[in-house]
Amino acid sequence: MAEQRESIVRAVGLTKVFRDFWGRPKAKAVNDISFTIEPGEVIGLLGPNGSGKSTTVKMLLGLLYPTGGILNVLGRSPRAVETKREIGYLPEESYLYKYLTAEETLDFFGSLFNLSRADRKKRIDQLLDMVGMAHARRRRVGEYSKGMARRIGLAQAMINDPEFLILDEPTSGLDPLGCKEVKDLILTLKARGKTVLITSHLLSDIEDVCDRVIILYGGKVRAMGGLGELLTVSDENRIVTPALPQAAMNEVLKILRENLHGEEFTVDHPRRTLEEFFLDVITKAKSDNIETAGVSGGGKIAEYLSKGDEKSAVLESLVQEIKPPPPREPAEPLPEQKGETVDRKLEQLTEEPKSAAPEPETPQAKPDEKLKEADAKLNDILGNRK
Ligand SMILES: Nc1ncnc2c1ncn2[C@@H]1O[C@H](COP(=O)(O)OP(=O)(O)OP(=O)(O)O)[C@@H](O)[C@H]1O
Repeated sequence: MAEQRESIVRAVGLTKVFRDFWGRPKAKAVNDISFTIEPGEVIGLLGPNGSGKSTTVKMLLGLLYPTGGILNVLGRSPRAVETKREIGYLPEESYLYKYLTAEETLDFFGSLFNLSRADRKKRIDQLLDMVGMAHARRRRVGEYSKGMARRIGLAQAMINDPEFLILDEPTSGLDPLGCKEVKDLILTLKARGKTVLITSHLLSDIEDVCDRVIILYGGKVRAMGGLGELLTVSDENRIVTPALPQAAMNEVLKILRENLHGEEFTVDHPRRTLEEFFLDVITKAKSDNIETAGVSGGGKIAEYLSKGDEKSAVLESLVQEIKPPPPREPAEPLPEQKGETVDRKLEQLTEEPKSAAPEPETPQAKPDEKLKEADAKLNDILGNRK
């Protein structure tokens, strides 16, 4: 069926006007927008508060009726029951019944989709393992931290093996490791041919997983396109090389000065993101077997989602994937001169962990005190370890 569909979503001139008690227009929440979402793509819906994202999502879910325009979801009206069966939705706030356990919650949602008892049981086991919540399956949802509830919300959105997933702020309330797992999960779902729409205020999350973005403001589409096309600064160049010896660097600078005729340029060291650095620290701490509570790392991809191909079980290989940076040869200092910025912070950033967290000689070796302290502080800050 999916092969015959041209687009997962087709919106043409979509408009939603909210009216007041007397039927007078109160807010034009969505104003004549047109877009498509193609099968297998991950698309980000962005915009500041009040720009019309939730209203658009509610129309896609068939919860709000458009005032004007055409809206097709999975080739049908968004209000059709068949359409709803093939959509998974993670709301911004996870609306979970606090007296049910995780198992009971997923069993309830599975029964709404008429899954057999045996199928429900199998999927629940796999999903709880996948979102790292198998150990808390018999605890009431009301006792969960925000991040734990978010993980159950994600499992709930996938119980029906949906073709099209709408995830509203999927990483909200998750710690950086949880964010990384959810992003990997989204990429795995994409590799399985699922289509995913994400709304998020965390632009770095969107950038990590989305193929395309739609940016709304005042109910109108202000920008739309592939991230490569929108973000590449095509009239500038960046060359990244291993650290060059001073003589070679002087030659490069000479060539640049000759060719740029007085225009300013920048030479610096590349910088890792804080997320990469953080994940390195936690991965090292994990390899030291430091105890933690709350959620465990996500398990392997649920079998019914993975279709038997375990090679791309990204969650499973999360820890192995995050490799520490290769040891750097001591680079000769770059010459300080006009137009050349040497980013010393990078060196501090990459060199500190070497002294703060030396590689353990054996897996049982005691972790460095500083690393322990940092881990304890992070647990305090993240606040979702129970
Ligand atoms: N039920 C409603 N009745 C009247 N106006 C509404 C209603 N729902 C939304 N609006 C208005 O429509 C506009 C768009 O709201 P919407 O909730 O879609 O924005 P949003 O982009 O999702 O914002 P946020 O990021 O804060 O969730 C806002 O001006 C809002 O006040």
